[in-house]
Amino acid sequence: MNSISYEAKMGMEQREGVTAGAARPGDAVPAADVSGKAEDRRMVGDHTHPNPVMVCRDVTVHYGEKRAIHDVSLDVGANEVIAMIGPSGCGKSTFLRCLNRMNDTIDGCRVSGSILLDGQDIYDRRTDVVPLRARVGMVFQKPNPFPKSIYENVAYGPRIHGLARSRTELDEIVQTSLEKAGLWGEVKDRLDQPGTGLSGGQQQRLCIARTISVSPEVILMDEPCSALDPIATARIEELIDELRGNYSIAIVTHSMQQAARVSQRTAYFHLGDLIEVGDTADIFTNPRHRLTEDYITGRFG
Ligand SMILES: Nc1ncnc2c1ncn2[C@@H]1O[C@H](COP(=O)(O)OP(=O)(O)OP(=O)(O)O)[C@@H](O)[C@H]1O
Repeated sequence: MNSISYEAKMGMEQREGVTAGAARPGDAVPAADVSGKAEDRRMVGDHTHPNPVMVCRDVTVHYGEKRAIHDVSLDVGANEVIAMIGPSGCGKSTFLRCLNRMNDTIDGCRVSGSILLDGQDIYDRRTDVVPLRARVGMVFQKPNPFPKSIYENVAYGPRIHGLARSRTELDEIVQTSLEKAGLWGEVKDRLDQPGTGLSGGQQQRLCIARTISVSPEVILMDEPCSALDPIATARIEELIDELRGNYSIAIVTHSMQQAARVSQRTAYFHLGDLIEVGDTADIFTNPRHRLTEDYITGRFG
């Protein structure tokens, strides 16, 4: 581990940089039943990525006395879409929110472990969360445009981060961001109209344009399609695939079909533990853990 963990900085116990008990590449599958599926709570699969943008190790989150996630280690790779799936309450959103310190806004929430972005500890005391949240942007379940014009929704971030030296440069950023979000053609003649006047799917693409406008490296998506109809969902899924060319994307979804369609890797969470991580096709066709199999076959969750 090439940085001091946040937990260590907090004067707590320093631990190894790899999840205790986590299987490493090539490890035998732990305690298995007759079908060969792992059954205990140790993680199976490879949590690392050969070209990581974010490296998370031993991430544990408490809300007050309640532990929501436990010793989660996972990389987010360059130009990949990684999906996080699991039953309600398993800690997917909690983990996602750790990646841009969104949990800092929740009273009583404590995060330990280490999370590096391009090798830098995002929980370092010197880290300013405003630029961090531009580098690791977030798209929420419910589209949440500002009560401002379409133009201003996208221009706001570049303006406060000082990314444009002139109105012409700002116009260019707004146009490019709307183009990348697949919305330019639909809104270019009404940029001065309220963002809240767009359809739900358009509003979500506007929120994606807003995220893109400050040049993030990673985009976090927390059930971005759950409020959308199937056509708007399909449009966002196409967009996620296009965006992968320029960004890393971590998506929480309740839809296994969506995870299978949009992601290259999938991480399965259960009761706060990361149980299995691997290539999406393998997870859905040949899960190695009994809990993963039970979830994807609909036996619970
Ligand atoms: N702000 C909070 N305060 C206290 N407990 C919380 C808070 N947010 C989440 N939790 C608890 O932490 C655990 C993990 O919640 P989280 O929302 O991360 O799960 P999830 O897998 O994303 O669930 P869902 O699929 O229902 O959104 C749950 O037991 C939840 O009740």
